[in-house]
Amino acid sequence: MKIALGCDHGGYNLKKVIMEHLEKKGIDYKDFGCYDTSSCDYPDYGLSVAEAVASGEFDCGIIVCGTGIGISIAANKVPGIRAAHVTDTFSARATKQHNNANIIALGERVTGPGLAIDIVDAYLSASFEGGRHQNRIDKISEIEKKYCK
Ligand SMILES: O=C(CO)[C@H](O)[C@H](O)[C@H](O)COP(=O)(O)O
Repeated sequence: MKIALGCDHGGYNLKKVIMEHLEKKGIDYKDFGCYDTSSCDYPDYGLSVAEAVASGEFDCGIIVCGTGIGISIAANKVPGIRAAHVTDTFSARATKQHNNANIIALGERVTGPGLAIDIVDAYLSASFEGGRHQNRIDKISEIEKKYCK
């Protein structure tokens, strides 16, 4: 499994915690920045990770900003991306099982490091269930095709 990681300055410290966790678990990742806590713009990093995941080179992405909201909005503008902003383990698991989310977004100013790690583990260990959920994802793709030309 190969994961694309990204953040803005508001998510930099939580991204570091997540990277350390992935290293301990032996999970491969690439960090698309930012690389310090200097003020920067979350759309730049949401875009880099979303494009990396949409290209098929990465299995999924994890993005972090202050709330997780801005960076997920940006990532979701890239066709083929289903970025889920998550603050609890139930949703982290369900968004893989039901939405086949290919990115999760976390907020460093909202979610503490312990819960964030549990959220990452819940997401990474879950599997897409297909069936009726695939039909719904297909409908999301149809919306994308209608408006992203
Ligand atoms: O985009 C956000 C909110 O959805 C992120 O939390 C950003 O990290 C935040 O807006 C950055 O705010 P700052 O005052 O520039 O640190």
